[in-house]
Amino acid sequence: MHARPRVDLASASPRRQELLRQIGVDFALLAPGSDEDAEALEQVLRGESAAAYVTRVTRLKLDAAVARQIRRGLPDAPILCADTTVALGRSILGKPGDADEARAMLARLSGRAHRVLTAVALRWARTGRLHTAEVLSTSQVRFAALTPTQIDDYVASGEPFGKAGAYAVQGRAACYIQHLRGSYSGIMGLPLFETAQLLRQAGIPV
Ligand SMILES: Cc1cn([C@H]2C[C@H](O)[C@@H](COP(=O)(O)OP(=O)(O)OP(=O)(O)O)O2)c(=O)[nH]c1=O
Repeated sequence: MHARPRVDLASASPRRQELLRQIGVDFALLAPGSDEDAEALEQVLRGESAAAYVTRVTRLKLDAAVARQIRRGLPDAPILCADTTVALGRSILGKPGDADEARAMLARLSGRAHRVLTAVALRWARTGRLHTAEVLSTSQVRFAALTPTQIDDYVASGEPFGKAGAYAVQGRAACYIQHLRGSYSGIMGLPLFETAQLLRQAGIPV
């Protein structure tokens, strides 16, 4: 019997770590260092669709992670990374920079449906063979109409920060989500059905 290869999870997101643990994948963290410029990586290009954006950023994250694995002298291991973005019509909502931005995002999401896109990519350079694969998960989320007090209270809870679209489905925002269609884990940041498929395709048992 072969030992299961350990996956390098190229992510600083605690949600992604928790989700990967949920499906029993053995992983090590290959999180970006403080010297790596995440903001530059996440710039939206003019006219770029949410799907093109999230896929492109995920590829950039993967490239950066491959370089990091080599730079840190780590053994060759399959690298997994992901990016999540919220799309409201043609607008892309990233992580709010401050409380005003969080309030504005939530006011826009109030009483409407939006999409949450998470792209996942895996790369594994095994002797003589380079395997790269990616997948995109798209879900739809409908928020109830929020009152200004609800928005203020939610922002004051601190939960919107560090989250695309200024909310966490797995947190208090659950009180405001009327309906969702798609992948709950994908909305949280790592679609588990699709991730398991990617891992199996690369020959990693899940
Ligand atoms: C919509 C939504 C997003 N999120 C989170 C998932 C992601 O962590 C975050 C979007 O930011 P990302 O840029 O996708 O990821 P990250 O910077 O947190 O982590 P890394 O790049 O190191 O992997 O928003 C939730 O936790 N719940 C939600 O309901």
